[in-house]
Amino acid sequence: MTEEPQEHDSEEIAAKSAVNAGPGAPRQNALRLVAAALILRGAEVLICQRRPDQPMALQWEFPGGKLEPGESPEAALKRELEEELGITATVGPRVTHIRHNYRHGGAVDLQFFAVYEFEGEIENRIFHEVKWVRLEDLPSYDFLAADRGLIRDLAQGKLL
Ligand SMILES: Nc1nc2c([nH]c(=O)n2[C@H]2C[C@H](O)[C@@H](COP(=O)(O)OP(=O)(O)OP(=O)(O)O)O2)c(=O)[nH]1
Repeated sequence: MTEEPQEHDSEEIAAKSAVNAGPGAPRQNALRLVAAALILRGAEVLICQRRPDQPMALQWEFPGGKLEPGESPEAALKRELEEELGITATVGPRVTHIRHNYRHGGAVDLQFFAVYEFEGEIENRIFHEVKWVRLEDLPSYDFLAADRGLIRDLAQGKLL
C-alpha cells in the first residue's frame, strides 16, 4: 500500500491511537510510529535484513525504528541510525509516508527520509545482513509488506 495517508501531526496520531486502544487493549493494536531511511550512494540504497529470531524473519527493510514519546521523526531516525549502523546521519527530505495494517501485527505509520550524507563507517550492529543495492534491483528482495509499493516506485525511478 503506497497511498499517502492524510498528513497528521505524529503526536496527534499517538494520542488518538492511545485513546482508541483503551486500557486493556492488546499491545499489537497500538499504532507504531516509525521513521526509516533511504541512505543513498549514487544509484544505490542501503537495505537491511531482519534476523532469523525476529518477527518477519529474514525479510528486508530500511534501517530505522519507532519514535520515542515526544521525539520528532528526524531525531528518532538519527538516533536509530547511530544505534543500528554506527553512523551520524544528516536526515534529508521526507520521501513518503505509508500506513499499513499487518494482518497479525497491528498498524504501522512509516515515514521515509532520504539520507545523502553521514559521518562514520557503516557497521552492521543488529541486522542479519546489510547491503548496498541498485534501486532497479530492489524488487528482487523480499521486503516487508508495508514497503512493497515504495520498492516498486523506487525501482521505476519515481520519488527520488
Ligand atoms: N525499520 C523499518 N521498520 C519497518 C519498515 N517497514 C515496516 O513495515 N517496518 C515495521 C517493522 C516494525 O514493526 C516497525 C519498526 O519497529 P522497530 O524497528 O523499532 O522494531 P522491531 O522491528 O523489533 O518491531 P516490533 O516487533 O518492536 O514492532 O516498523 C522499514 O522499512 N524499516
